[in-house]
Amino acid sequence: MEPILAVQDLSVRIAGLHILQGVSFTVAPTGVTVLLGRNGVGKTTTLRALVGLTPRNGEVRGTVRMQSATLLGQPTHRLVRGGLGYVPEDRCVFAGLTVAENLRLAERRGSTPAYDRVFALFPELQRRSRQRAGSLSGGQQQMLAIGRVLINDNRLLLVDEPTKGLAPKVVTEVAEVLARVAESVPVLLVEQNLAVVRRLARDAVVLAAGQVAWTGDAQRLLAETELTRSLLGVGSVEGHHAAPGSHHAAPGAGRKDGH
Ligand SMILES: Nc1ncnc2c1ncn2[C@@H]1O[C@H](COP(=O)(O)OP(=O)(O)OP(=O)(O)O)[C@@H](O)[C@H]1O
Repeated sequence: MEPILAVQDLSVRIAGLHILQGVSFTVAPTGVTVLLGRNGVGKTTTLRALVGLTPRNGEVRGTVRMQSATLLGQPTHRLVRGGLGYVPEDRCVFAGLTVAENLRLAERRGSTPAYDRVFALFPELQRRSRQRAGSLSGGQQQMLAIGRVLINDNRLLLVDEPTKGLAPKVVTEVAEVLARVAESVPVLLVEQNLAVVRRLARDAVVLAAGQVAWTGDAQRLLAETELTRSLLGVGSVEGHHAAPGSHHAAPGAGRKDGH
């Protein structure tokens, strides 16, 4: 299957710092690909570069293709119109506006807004359409942030740490919603919660020191306690232990570049 996204030799420099140094990976045309790595390794910087939101004092090099389109160098509004949906880490809802107004502002001119799709996924948003977004809970705001992107048709969604700071029950709800979303649109997901990664991800890309340290099957990565620990600095997911005597991913299933 042709990837939906191909990132080749992506480098980002901000304020003289080399944050990404030749990052290459692909995103499958279906399901969830998770972008992992320790804090500060450049996951958000990667998503922001893909969607044209590197700060003005930054410099981006490399090639990024979404099917036949070249992304780097294009303005964000054009990328979004071309079907690249982005749910940023800080949720970015307009606190002073109602839920309905937030959704209306997200509508893209020239395309029919998919309120049915959004309200089927998030009935809560329909019930609360007159409520000011600033008075929603963190989980509801996250649902609204995702809903704002899903009001339009997308070819690929970039979602940055959607479960950050949410209560465990809400984390599960957000994960369930993303699983349903990913049935129809491929997702590149930054996520630190490994239980969520286990629930959602098929493929994994791990960044370390501004480069790709490992790519392969996300479930195999999580099953390898030592590998997970060495790449991410954390142990295995609770209740999910590597089989006794298991080894690093078989050749071809994953790649570890000596980090
Ligand atoms: N605008 C900026 N100016 C200077 N440094 C920046 C800027 N944006 C990011 N950085 C630096 O780039 C590095 C990568 O940051 P980034 O937010 O991409 O990491 P991350 O992997 O998403 O981290 P986290 O998991 O903590 O969210 C960090 O050291 C950060 O301080």
